[in-house]
Amino acid sequence: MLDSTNPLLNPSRSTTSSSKPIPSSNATPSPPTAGTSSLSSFGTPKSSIGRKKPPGLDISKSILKPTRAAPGLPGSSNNAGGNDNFVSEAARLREDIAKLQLSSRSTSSNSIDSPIAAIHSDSSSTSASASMTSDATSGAGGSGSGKEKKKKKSSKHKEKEGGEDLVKDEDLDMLQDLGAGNGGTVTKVWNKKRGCVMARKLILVDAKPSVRKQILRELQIMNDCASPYIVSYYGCFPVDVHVGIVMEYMDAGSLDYIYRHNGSISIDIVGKVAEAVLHGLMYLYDVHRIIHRDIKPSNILANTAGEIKICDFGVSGELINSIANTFVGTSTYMSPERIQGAPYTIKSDVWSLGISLIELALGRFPFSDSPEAELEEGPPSPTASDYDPDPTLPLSSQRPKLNQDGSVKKERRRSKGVSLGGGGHTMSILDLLQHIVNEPAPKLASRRKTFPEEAAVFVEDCLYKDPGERKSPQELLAMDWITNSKVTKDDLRVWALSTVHSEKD
Ligand SMILES: Nc1ncnc2c1ncn2[C@@H]1O[C@H](COP(=O)(O)OP(=O)(O)OP(=O)(O)O)[C@@H](O)[C@H]1O
Repeated sequence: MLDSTNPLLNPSRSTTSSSKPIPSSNATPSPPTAGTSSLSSFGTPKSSIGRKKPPGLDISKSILKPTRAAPGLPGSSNNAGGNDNFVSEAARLREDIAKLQLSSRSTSSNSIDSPIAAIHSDSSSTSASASMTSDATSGAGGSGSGKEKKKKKSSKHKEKEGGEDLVKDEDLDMLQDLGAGNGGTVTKVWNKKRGCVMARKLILVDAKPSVRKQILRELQIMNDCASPYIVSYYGCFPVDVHVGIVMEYMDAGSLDYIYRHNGSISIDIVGKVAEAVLHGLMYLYDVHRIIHRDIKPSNILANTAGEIKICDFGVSGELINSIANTFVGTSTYMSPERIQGAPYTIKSDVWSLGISLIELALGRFPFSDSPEAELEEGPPSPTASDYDPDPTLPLSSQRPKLNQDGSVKKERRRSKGVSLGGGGHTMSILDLLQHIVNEPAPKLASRRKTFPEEAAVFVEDCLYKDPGERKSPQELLAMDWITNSKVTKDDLRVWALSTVHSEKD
């Protein structure tokens, strides 16, 4: 039974609209000029902010109502101290962030080839942000003298660079909306100073003193990360009551965007996704002692250099929880033990990875009530099996819609996932959470596709209900599906390019 008092099952959450990213088809864009005219060189500037994600994939986007309003807005309940109080706290946060002065990273992609190398690189990285307060140091286990060293290094770095490398909001020209999630909006930007494209995420923070330190700590961790499997962060700055976080732009976009626009992802590529995510998780855990807590396709990004990286880890704790109007963390990628209120462990991330891998390979969310909506290459042939519920699905399935000639209508939209809109084929979020806890885990199986046994076993090992039985990232990386992969970086490049150039809608 689920614990009804579990805050995860009674979240305060806005019905914030959310949308999908619109990756540019330009892998190496030429410098635009500021303003609207600059948009043309980056493809059609479609605004994606208004487009909603389908319901059911994330509880936050569905039925749950906020219990608090955005600070400073009418009806705000967390402004108990009054607006003045909030303003002064926001001002303090601004000050702190300004002090933090997160240093920009190199604008080129990380060329480190292994997580081990990344770790070394990280330890030798020069971080101007180390000059911030000591409570903002990462959990990487640095000693006091280590901090001192870092401080020295950072000021040396600053001297050398003369503070020139700090990314500032005024250096950025807005190019295109990439999407909006619960945490904020993401925009593709042109960094005039550096002459390159970046992504800027704007997050509205509720700067209560109790969370300010934690926010700074998380920003620090983001800045300290250096791994080829983690999206690089270039800096942050206060923008009114927002925090602007500038990061590496991933030109193929997020994996959920890719599969929705290009169909399900080939299982061989999915294997490389698994490998990259596991390396990223291990890096975060081994080096920074943090757990991602929000692994899902929209937080896994690809680029046409053939890289796959995870993002949004640092904003998975207090920073996100402090975002006005939102409740974060309850999603349908959540592991059974988390739903039941157990603390996060790295195994919770492994569960979320397993669910995400099935989603990418099938082209639909595994708990979808509409298995026929799998986004596959080419129209499926109308066989008897098309009319049966998918064996991997616990839910009763809607029968597919037919064209006049009797063929199955190909869905080009994302699968509805768990439909929350009422009707005969819907399941409430609470039912779904109950289901995740009480029913067998989904499997990598489809009536329409055959997957390699190695892949199916790998996913099964990610999705043991008991976290004790579930494999660790290290164990998973040693499994046949990963070690026998023949997919090269070039293959990944070709694949990413094909997704950018051959969107089907
Ligand atoms: N560095 C980036 N490069 C390119 N696109 C990005 C980048 N970061 C985010 N995006 C796009 O912007 C979209 C919105 O990102 P955001 O992190 O705000 O929300 P989300 O991950 O989709 O949802 P949630 O808030 O529930 O985690 C993503 O789906 C992704 O496609």
